[in-house]
Amino acid sequence: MEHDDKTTNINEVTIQRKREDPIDWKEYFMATAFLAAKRSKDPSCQVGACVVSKDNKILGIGYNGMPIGCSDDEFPWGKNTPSPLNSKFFYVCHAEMNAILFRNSADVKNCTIYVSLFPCNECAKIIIQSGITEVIYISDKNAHKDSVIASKIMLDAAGVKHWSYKPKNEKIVINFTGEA
Ligand SMILES: Nc1ccn([C@H]2C[C@H](O)[C@@H](COP(=O)(O)O)O2)c(=O)n1
Ligand SMILES: [Zn+2]
Repeated sequence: MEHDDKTTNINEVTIQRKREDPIDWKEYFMATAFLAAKRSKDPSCQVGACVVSKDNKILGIGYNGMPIGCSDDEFPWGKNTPSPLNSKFFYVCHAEMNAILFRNSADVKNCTIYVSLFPCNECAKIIIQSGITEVIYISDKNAHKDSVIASKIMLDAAGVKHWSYKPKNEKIVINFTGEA
């Protein structure tokens, strides 16, 4: 009986084997965080986060945006304005906060959070208090900022692991026609 690299022979029956090149779990969860970031209305920085359990279930997804009831069209998206009341910073909810608050499970203890950008100090507190024990991130572009230095001090003190994910693929293309 002939067989090729896609089929195999068991008990004289030819069966098709599985695909060998699907994206792996980490790529999948990080890509989910990046996809969520695409929902952000922030003109200068879009961040996404995805909370995942030890058994690879997605428990929460979030992106940075205005709080419920605070209109995206009325609240400010600028920065460096004369009054901080006219900048986004007092108002915007960070991706990590939204992913944790809007989780679909009571408990996120011992979970991992995938984030496109390293969490700030405020999000580090929420991560720690929620029981998440691992942060996997792509960008650490704000590493020089006190908010990120404080974040790392707290995550380290609380024993929350954090490490930078180096994607295998620079891009994952989604084709809505369903063709590979
Ligand atoms: N880990 C992070 C870091 C930042 N954000 C949000 C908060 C703002 O909407 C934006 C940062 O704005 P920038 O100072 O770069 O103009 O990103 C977040 O959700 N999670
Ligand atoms: Zn934050």
